[in-house]
Amino acid sequence: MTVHISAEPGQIAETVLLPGDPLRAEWAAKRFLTDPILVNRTRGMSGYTGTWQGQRVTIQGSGMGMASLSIYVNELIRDYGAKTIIRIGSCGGMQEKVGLRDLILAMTATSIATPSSAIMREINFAPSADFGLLQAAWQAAQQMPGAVHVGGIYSTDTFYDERRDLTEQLMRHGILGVEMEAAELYTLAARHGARALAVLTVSDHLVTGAALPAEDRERSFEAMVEVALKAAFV
Ligand SMILES: O=P(O)(O)O[C@H]1O[C@H](CO)[C@@H](O)[C@H]1O
Ligand SMILES: O=c1cc[nH]c(=O)[nH]1
Repeated sequence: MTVHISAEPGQIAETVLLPGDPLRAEWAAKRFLTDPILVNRTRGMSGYTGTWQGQRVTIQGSGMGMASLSIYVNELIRDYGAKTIIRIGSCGGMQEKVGLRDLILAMTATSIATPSSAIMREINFAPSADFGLLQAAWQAAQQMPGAVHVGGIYSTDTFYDERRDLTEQLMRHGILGVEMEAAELYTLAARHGARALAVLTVSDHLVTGAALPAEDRERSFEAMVEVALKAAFV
């Protein structure tokens, strides 16, 4: 047990899928895992462990934002021995070519700052995905009907953004989408020698204003989960 995860030693798999939303963790575990067992309920941040095609997998909520994700990822890696962590999250589209429900595989995650910025001091670290996971996810996504995009995303602390000028610069530089966790996930994985990737589904769009309803954000992300699972076990 850790401060934020009540699982017993051995109850967390080496491969963890990490949605921000704990209800998505529950939905994905029940939809994709065989014999999922609830291993964490501390603070309502559900975590389930089961098997997928015979492989042990944990699906654990991370909460919203890099500060919350940092707590879960530190405990998952340092206390439970997680080795592969794949974020399965929603994001806002930032390019016209990116449509609602499209997948984005985040090759890099730009941010203003992460919880790790304090230890980086003057270094502007470039958080990036594990190449093997990225390549495997790309190959898995080729078998899916929807569109998939690979490139840079933006990890922000503010869902309600007041800096339209920054958003415009990021769009101008080809950033595909915005979410709130991947930059810290990639930084922690680099620090601790784990593999990480963010597989994202576009839930709304900063250019067109289109948006999926909340229920879809929770339940309609099958492709993202399938790609993450296939990438983890190539
Ligand atoms: O759908 P999840 O994984 O929560 O991800 C996105 O949704 C939340 C904001 O609504 C943030 O956590 C953002 O990163
Ligand atoms: O963090 C997020 C998630 C979805 N859409 C956004 O605009 N931001």
